[in-house]
Amino acid sequence: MTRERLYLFDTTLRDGQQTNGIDFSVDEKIAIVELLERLGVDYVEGGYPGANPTDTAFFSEKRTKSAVFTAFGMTKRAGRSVSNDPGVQALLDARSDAICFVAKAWDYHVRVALETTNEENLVSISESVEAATAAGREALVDCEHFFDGYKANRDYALACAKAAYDAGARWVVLCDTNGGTLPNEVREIVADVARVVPGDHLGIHAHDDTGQAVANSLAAVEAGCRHIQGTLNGIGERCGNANLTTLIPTLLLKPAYAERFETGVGEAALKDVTAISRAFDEIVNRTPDIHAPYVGASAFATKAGIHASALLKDPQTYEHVAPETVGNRRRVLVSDQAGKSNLIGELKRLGIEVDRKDPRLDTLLADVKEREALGYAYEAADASFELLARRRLGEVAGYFDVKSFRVMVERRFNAIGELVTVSEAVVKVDIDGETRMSVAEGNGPVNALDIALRKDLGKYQSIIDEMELIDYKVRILNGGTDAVTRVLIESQNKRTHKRWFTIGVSGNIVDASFQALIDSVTYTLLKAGI
Ligand SMILES: CC(=O)SCCNC(=O)CCNC(=O)[C@H](O)C(C)(C)COP(=O)(O)OP(=O)(O)OC[C@H]1O[C@@H](n2cnc3c(N)ncnc32)[C@H](O)[C@@H]1OP(=O)(O)O
Ligand SMILES: CC(=O)C(=O)O
Repeated sequence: MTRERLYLFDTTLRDGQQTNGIDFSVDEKIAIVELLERLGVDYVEGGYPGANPTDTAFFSEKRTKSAVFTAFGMTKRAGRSVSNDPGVQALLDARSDAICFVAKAWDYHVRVALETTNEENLVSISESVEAATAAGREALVDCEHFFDGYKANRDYALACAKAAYDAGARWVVLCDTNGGTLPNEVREIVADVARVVPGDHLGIHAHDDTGQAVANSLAAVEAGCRHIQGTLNGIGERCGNANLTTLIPTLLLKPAYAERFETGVGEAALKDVTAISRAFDEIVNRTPDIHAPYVGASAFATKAGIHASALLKDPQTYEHVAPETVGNRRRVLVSDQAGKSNLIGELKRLGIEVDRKDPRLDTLLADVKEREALGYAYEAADASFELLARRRLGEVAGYFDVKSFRVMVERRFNAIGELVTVSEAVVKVDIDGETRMSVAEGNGPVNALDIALRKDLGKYQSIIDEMELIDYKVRILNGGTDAVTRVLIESQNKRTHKRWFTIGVSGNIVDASFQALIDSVTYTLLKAGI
């Protein structure tokens, strides 16, 4: 059976740029275009030339190799000709393959926002599209507020869509601009529009204000749309747009879509989707959403013992698709919800084979549960878990022994009379029977301790110098005077960039931090193969 082609239109660089807190530079846009082309989207909407210097500069040259490079902007203003409209002229000057016009499709907006007549708005749509096609560009029209407009005045919304199509628009895109439409409404309305504009010219642009942007996009496809707009990781105005890193795997892996449709994204690119999603987060300096469908670090993480037990027998028991198909990986977490199967799964990943009947497994499981009851959270601290497990299996050497530490925090006037708070730490460590004492000052007590501990570790010093702390998180587990503090430290190897997490729990925040710190140093030595 031949499959119908679905066209993917990425608006990360345009609608995504309307996300609170996101502001791309030209270089960032260039890097993101590379990611999008790796993925294989059909269209890249690069921004709004004429709206700001960055976007104008970005459109000074064509930026895509294979995707249709698209410029976005308004239809001409009422009462002006196209040649007299600076906005439309900026679009025509842009080095793009296509122009996507945003056009009002709700009579209420025409009256209130544009302050013009319904007829004038139709003229703006037609003449803008005609100007783009006359200039040799592919024209698209984003019918803004289409669904709300349809509900208010069906005939006028349809007239806007038809005006765009009749003027030569390749795609007439139905936008759920305020994001309040539900999938059943999308299905009904798209089916009705498809009587006026053929489905292979219809697109969907869904916002996520009810958490339905992906569902609405799929509903639109079912009802006839063959063009879908979305963004990487679902960024976009307010709650975001349809998330392409969710939509693409769904379209390629779920039989209801995969058997009927094909896209420009191949199997190899699908395997790259997790890496692309995370690389994008790096560019925009966001922490990846670990719970994101398909691409999140927890998308294939199993915590419950009953699940882990079945998963180890056959992964399909608790996975809707295989993690490798989207370049993600299976994780079996170790926590107080775990059974022996979780331990075996995680140990296997660490390269440790232990027989299910090995009594050390029971000891380790009891240890984990006891320590979790005290406040440890091993699912978040992979390195501390590995150390605990290897210690129970007798695989961790006694590299060094901390005999004592002392931290002092003093508020005093410095030499030039300023009031300063100074932290000083002293750490005594035994290595091969020899005691070393280091003293250090730091920004705070934990920083001072870290510097003092790692100042002189004798024969291990060169290895320890490769390690650095990159994040430090504190959580108070219960309030009041008997509060317990949990500290999570993220560290990395400066040379290999490999990262790991360690944990410490104590009634004393400095003590909890020191435990996590010692685990991190010990883990560094373990991984160095010493
Ligand atoms: C639903 C969407 O996401 S649409 C995309 C929205 N994105 C953006 O707005 C980001 C970039 N925008 C901008 O930098 C600026 O708004 C600009 C450069 C486009 C325009 O700036 P200004 O000329 O100062 O206008 P301003 O932003 O205040 O108002 C928008 C104007 O466009 C008009 N307009 C809005 N939509 C359309 C349309 N589809 N067709 C024609 N005119 C339109 C409005 O009526 C308003 O006109 P007015 O100035 O006569 O009142
Ligand atoms: C065009 C657009 O971004 C919208 O209508 O939501």
